[in-house]
Amino acid sequence: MILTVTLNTALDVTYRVPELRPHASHRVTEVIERPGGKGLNVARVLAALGHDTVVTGFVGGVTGTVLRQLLARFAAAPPDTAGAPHGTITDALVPIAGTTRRTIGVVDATTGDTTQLNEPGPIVTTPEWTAFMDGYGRLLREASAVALCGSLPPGVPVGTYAQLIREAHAAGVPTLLDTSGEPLRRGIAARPHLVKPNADELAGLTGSTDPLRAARDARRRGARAVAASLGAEGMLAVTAHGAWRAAPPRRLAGNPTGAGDAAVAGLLSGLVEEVPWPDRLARAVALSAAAVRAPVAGEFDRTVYEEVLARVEVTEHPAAA
Ligand SMILES: O=P(O)(O)OC[C@H]1O[C@](O)(CO)[C@@H](O)[C@H]1O
Repeated sequence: MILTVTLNTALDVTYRVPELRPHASHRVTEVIERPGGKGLNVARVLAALGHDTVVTGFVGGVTGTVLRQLLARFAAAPPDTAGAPHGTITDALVPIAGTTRRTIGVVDATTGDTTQLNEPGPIVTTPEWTAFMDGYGRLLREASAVALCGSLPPGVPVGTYAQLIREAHAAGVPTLLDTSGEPLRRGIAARPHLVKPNADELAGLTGSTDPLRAARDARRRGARAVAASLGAEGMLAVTAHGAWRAAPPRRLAGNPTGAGDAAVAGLLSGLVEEVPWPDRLARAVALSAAAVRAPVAGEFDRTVYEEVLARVEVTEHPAAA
């Protein structure tokens, strides 16, 4: 199975409003709730691709209960699989006394733009952390890969992902890290197999706005491979075996929330299936584009995925880092 870690899970709420205006009062025309936080979205996409997944992290309070109920529902009947075989999603979330946060996406129906509001998340106590680490160690024994995704709840040390990466190394499990800021910087120094920053996160980490230069710098800092998302321009991968850029055939309009999570699912599935890097990157770009065409994070449009996958253009950079 593939393990995804979401320390700061979230009840994802998507509101649709006719037009989003500052200082105005809005009538919401549609409300969609999903079990969220990046690792849960990654797991839902992986399951739709046929992979068995286990999700862990923390969950608590009323929102945590709703999140778990939704997760069970989507695990039983995932959308967008259209008769395709789908993998299992096993809930190994650790209960806490605090309350799981909400993340609110407001979609402006006029422009199609999404405004995201992410709550900080609950406090995690020392006994709760110990329970998580015990479970993490056990889950690693069954995992073919682990994804460490999203922000940290308040008070959780910034070196936490580095610690989880070292544990996975000790268990012989490859790691993918998708976070930002100081947790990303510390995590990279622990030598994850792959990091998936976006261009802004890479620039924040390295000080360079040139994604190729920044990705090479991130490798020098410890990441064994870097797959950077470049928005509508696709993705860039810099690995020990070469560097590639993959671009979708056209710019797709829609809700970009969760596009990065779909890309992570594509990269992880490619890793465990040992797909060559150019095809792995093409899969990530196609899933990312197909996620933009889905109304909420954690889902993708299968027809768009197949159409884009057939037409992604992958080019190799002349010199590997
Ligand atoms: O942990 P954060 O960085 O706050 O990200 C969480 C959020 O990101 C998303 O996963 C989109 O990538 C949302 O579903 C939301 O839960």
